[in-house]
Amino acid sequence: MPIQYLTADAVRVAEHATGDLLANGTLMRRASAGVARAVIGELNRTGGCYGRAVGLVIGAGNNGGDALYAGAILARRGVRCSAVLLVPDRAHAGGLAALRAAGGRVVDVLPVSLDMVVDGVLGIGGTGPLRPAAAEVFAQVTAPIVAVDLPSGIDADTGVVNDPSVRAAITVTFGAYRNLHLLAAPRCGRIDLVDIGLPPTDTPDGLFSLTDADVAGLWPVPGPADDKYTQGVVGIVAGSARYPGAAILASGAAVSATSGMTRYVGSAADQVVSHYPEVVAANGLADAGKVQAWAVGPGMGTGDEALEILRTVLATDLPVLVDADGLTVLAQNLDLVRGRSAPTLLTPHAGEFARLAGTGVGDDRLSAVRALAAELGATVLLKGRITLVATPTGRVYGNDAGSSWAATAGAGDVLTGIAGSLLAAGLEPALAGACAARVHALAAARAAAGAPIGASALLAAVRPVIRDLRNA
Ligand SMILES: NC(=O)C1=CN([C@@H]2O[C@H](COP(=O)(O)OP(=O)(O)OC[C@H]3O[C@@H](n4cnc5c(N)ncnc54)[C@H](O)[C@@H]3O)[C@@H](O)[C@H]2O)[C@@H](O)CC1
Ligand SMILES: [K+]
Repeated sequence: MPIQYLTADAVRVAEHATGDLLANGTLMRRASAGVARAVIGELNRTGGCYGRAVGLVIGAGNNGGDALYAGAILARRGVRCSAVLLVPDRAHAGGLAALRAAGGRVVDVLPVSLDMVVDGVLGIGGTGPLRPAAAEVFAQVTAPIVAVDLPSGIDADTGVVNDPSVRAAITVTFGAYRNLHLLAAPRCGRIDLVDIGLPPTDTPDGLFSLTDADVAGLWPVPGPADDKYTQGVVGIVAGSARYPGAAILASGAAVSATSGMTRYVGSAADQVVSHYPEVVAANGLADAGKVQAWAVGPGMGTGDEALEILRTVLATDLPVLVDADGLTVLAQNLDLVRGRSAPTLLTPHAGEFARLAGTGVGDDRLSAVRALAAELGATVLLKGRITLVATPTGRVYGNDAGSSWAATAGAGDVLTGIAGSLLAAGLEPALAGACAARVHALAAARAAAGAPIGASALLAAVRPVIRDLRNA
């Protein structure tokens, strides 16, 4: 099942639906127990709880309440808890009383030597960066930070990382992940999801991520009745005789990602076939043969010939993926995609995105990719460390690559080949893009294993990654 990420409003709706559990403080008690559990786990891992020192940084709302109640649990375990109240008269009264009753103390300045710090400044009620007083406190912190709900200063809905904001080693969240846990994953550290008894939320046009099991389950493999045609033939249009690399990488990725058949169209046919003899190549669209999807664009040039090819493939009723040079051409001819009813997947990086949208991606990548997908009536895959794939209705799949090893020349061509072959196999564009992004990221990390890679190494890791996912 895909993991769902909620907006702050959706979280509040779910909390209110619990009625008494919210009103009588049960939710907060469960949340704070989860925070305390994470801190205790870390303290035990590094020598035990008794006599250790934990700092609490407390804001004006319920986020601070969670932290104060967690501090009370820790204090009862013999942890020395010191709390800085950023807005003393608005600190959560019940939480403060509990902390004091358990032996925790309120201080003006955190002790210098601390084993851990709990960030209870801002949760889903926060907006903008840390204010100066909070920033000053965190500037002195060297101990690992456990963030309550989210690292303060990061926007819950957009994941925008304001400056200054907290960088957490562990983030403990409650009932459901929030958007930022995916969009700003590198700032959250390990994320612990604590069950506090929220009802399930159903927002089809929300933000999701696929699990490895989802990807394995969706990956097309030949069934007993399949032959080389029935699994979906992808047609790759890429590269040129002068620049064959993109053609070779995209075709090779298509060959690796699914069984069946890969066709290639373009002037690098000889080079492609010499690398991958199984590819059926043609020089032009007219003699390409039948395909179930087209993947068009890497290294194809941006001249009249490229425009003619785009016009032809986008006029078919087949699924089409457009990437790289194809996107640059498309940006001048957006009507070619606006009028389409067949599935369309556009795979821009930030620069190509700006060409298509007429404006840069900006900090709020989620809103930007949704807006472009809606405007063009196409699925848009925005590349990056966190790849976002948005449908025209606003459903978004995100994938955190977990590393940036895929930031290498030619890696995009590999993504095109993988996603194109999944489209040909019949996956809807958003799932084709999301599955491809995940396998691509895993292949990059596996190939790199700590050392730089080129796209050929990434491509070579695609099959082992798919095999491991399917065998897990
Ligand atoms: N409602 C509940 O019973 C529950 C709430 N929970 C916790 O409560 C949090 C939400 O609590 P709140 O709605 O009180 O909001 P927060 O605690 O996130 O924020 C509190 C207040 O801080 C102020 N503020 C906003 N931005 C600021 C900034 N940049 N600098 C300084 N102050 C700023 C605002 O006045 C805001 O209302 C969740 O994130 C979660 O940690 C959990 O305990 C689960 C149950
Ligand atoms: K926080």
